Amino acid sequence: KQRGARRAKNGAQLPPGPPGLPFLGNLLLLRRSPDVEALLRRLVAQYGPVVSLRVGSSVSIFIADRRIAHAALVESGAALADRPPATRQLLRESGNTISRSSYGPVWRLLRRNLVAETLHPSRVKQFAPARAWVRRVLAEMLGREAEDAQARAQAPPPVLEALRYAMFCLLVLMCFGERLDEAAVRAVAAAQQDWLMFVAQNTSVFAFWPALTRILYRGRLRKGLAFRRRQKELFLPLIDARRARKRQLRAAAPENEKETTFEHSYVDTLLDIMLPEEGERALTDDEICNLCSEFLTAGTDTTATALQWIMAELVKNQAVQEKLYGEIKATCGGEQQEVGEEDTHRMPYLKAVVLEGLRRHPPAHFVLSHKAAEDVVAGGYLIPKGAAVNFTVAEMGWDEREWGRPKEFVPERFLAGGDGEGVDVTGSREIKMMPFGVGRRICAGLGIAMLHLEYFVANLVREFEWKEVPGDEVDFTETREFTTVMKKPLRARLVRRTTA
Ligand code: HEM
Repeated sequence: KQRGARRAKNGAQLPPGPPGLPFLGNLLLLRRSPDVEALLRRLVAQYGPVVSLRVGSSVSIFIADRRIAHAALVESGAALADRPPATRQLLRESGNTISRSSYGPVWRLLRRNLVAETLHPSRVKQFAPARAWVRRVLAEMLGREAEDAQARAQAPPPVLEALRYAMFCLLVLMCFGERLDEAAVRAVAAAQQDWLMFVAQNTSVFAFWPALTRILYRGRLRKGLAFRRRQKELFLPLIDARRARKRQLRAAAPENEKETTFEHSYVDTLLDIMLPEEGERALTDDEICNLCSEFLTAGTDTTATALQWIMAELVKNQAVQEKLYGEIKATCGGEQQEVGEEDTHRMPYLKAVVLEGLRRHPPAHFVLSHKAAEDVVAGGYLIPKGAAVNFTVAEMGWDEREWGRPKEFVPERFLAGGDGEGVDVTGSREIKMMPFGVGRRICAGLGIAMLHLEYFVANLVREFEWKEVPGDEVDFTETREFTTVMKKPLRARLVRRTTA
């Protein structure tokens, strides 16, 4: 059934969706359905691949078809590249970041800065010693946990904690250019977690009529601001240290620099930015903190989640793990310290394993909400200016019309002759899977995320045999946290490989 009075000039109408109540729209339906994904599956089965939901005067549109997604995100240029105000405003204190900025010059400047200055391949190479350090830290941590478990004849702890910690160490180093000790990294991680939980749990509270809710919920706000202050207390000395170093560098190379200090950091680039506002101005400390917070969040949980899923599949599919180990041995031999970035370029099976992990278990089942900056017609439907638009990322990777046995983990599908051969994750030609989104708002960290996944998967398999814990079978049930994670976190029996 078609709803809504609006039509595009060519007659296209709003996508169909469930009937709603006057004023409330589909609010009650959404309230009754905490699992948005299951709700959407039902709606798509009933109404087709483009569905609209209404709450009050705002329209949310979900697109579940890869061709229509391509038309909306790529063929329509920048028309859907904006972000809805709800995600931009959260709280005044979380400020303007790349992911929250509306489409325009500030977003372009901030995004270009991250992509071209910190995540550019030449910079990424400079961080090779950082990756190697984190690889060692992670291997030691996992090795110690495995030995402890064996000595006590107990099940090993879940691996996710170690993976999260490792990714956090790496991102902190890239962000602040400093190799912090474990206590300092854990303090930053805890502050970050508290603040994020607060934002996630309170976004809807403070997005709605902020002037009023800030008074009604002032106790809650005070608690949240204390988390924010703690985060800033930890970030600011690290930012100031880079500022001081920059000043010294202008005079001469700093003497007696600490061994733990790196030449480049994301903060360095943020200190150089001039915003095209009020003439031109530098970023404030608050804004730098927000961008650092975004950098740490965007790159930690997503990558650790993907790593956990991939390692779980390797535990379950021993033949895949052995084939991958075979490729690692053939590429790197027994003498090399690690599988380096250069080696990963010569490892098609490793790349296939990572792609299959992202197809089968994308960490984000939806992208961040997009907003239509103008009326767009996609798949014959009108996406009206101002509508929030999202895409069923996971379902696209599981589409039976595109993928044979889509729920199975078969990396070979990405090799010659497979249904995923030559797949382009950026989706610029066509979309077959979109774990990083597609179009202007595609993940700004795609390149480094793929490198981190390939590097850590390869080195973790090179170092250990990953086996199932007897009596504790791998369970692939999902649950949604910040990302979609394993409901029963992976525990694995790790056996050090003798040839490593
Ligand atoms: C496996 C790891 C990762 C996955 C699966 C992932 C996925 C995504 C997705 C789905 C989006 C939203 C795209 C959209 O709204 O259309 C996104 C945005 C973003 N990601 Fe990632 N990401 C990963 C790692 C990273 C890393 C390592 C960084 C940076 C260090 C990063 C930085 C960003 C930023 C800045 C945005 C916002 C882009 C914008 O709004 O212009 N991500 N990512």
